[in-house]
Amino acid sequence: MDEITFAVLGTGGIGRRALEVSQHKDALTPVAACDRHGVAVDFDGLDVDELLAATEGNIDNEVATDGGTTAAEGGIKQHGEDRGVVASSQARPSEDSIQEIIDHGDRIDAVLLALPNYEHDFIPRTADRFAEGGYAGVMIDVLKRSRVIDMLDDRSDEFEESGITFICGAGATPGLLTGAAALAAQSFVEVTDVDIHWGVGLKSGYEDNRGTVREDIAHLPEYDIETARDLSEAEIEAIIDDHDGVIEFEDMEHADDVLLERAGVCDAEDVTVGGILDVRNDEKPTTTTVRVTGRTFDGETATNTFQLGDETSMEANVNGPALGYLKAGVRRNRAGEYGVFGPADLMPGF
Ligand SMILES: NC(=O)c1ccc[n+]([C@@H]2O[C@H](COP(=O)([O-])OP(=O)(O)OC[C@H]3O[C@@H](n4cnc5c(N)ncnc54)[C@H](O)[C@@H]3O)[C@@H](O)[C@H]2O)c1
Repeated sequence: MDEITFAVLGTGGIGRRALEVSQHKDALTPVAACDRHGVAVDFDGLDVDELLAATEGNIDNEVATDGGTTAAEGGIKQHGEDRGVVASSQARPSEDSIQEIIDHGDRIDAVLLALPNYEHDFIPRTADRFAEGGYAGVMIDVLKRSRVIDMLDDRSDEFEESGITFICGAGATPGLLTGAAALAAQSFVEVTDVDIHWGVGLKSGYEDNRGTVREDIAHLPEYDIETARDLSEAEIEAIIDDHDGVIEFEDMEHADDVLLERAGVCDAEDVTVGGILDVRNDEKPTTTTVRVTGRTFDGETATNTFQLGDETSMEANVNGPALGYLKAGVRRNRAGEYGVFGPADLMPGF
């Protein structure tokens, strides 16, 4: 495959690791990366080691999107004077780092959106900005919420006209596990039930992934993204203490459901997603498992099961698939296929 230039929007817990994992994939050259306060652009390829070293313990994950900062404090693990990507010698401060990347869009094959989801329409609005800015390439996100998929689908015509191939929900869940479910479903002529149950142990990764933990708390019945966004760090610590560091989630609004439905695998209501997050141990509290139950053409009922190795980290399971799907998206884009695709659309179909 020809070389692919790509940008990462959001160098928080996920985006930093995406840059690192890209070093292990063929033909990927990171040329731009930004967070809320800075941007680095180099078409010879970013020096990922320098950027990671400069942002180690220095992530800019202020609780904000483009709608301003919330009541909660942020800037976790700040060591130096410069917070986030501006601490890198390759970066400079920016009032609107996303616009700077849009302005270089003609030289960028793919854009990975590792942005927060504190406002449901933040990622769709960011996509609008790329389309309006004349971008024609791949955009890929790792968002979790089902309702955002519809917002992206509503933009399908706009993306097709612009020459954008948008891959949505392409992290771990949704993403890797959605694709696995679509593959496991191929044994069946009718899929009756998809059950996704994940386990994440986040002790050493906790500081870097506070953004994800906050968004996960929004999935607890007593919270939503607005209330979770406004929690102070102390309130989050108190919630974690109340759960003795182990938080269980049931019936999560994860987009695996709509992504499997739009790929014709099963009805969204037949998909359930739950999981266990342990922020005090690195060992997974449970093995991440996808169970797909269905009926075969010759009348048998069975469950196909897919499991992740317990040693694989959340960062590995989000970023490996995200970059793999990014490359699949570039193949589609170069073949002239535009619009909105989910991870299950890029697997064998029905
Ligand atoms: N699908 C999955 O399996 C999966 C797993 C984990 C995380 N996620 C998702 O990944 C996303 C990122 O998570 P994270 O832990 O890296 O969050 P984070 O808070 O650590 O990082 C977000 C980054 O976005 C940047 N940002 C925010 N607003 C911006 C703006 N207007 N312009 C430029 N940059 C901006 C921040 O500065 C920060 O660098 C979240 O939405 C999370 O839900 C998905």
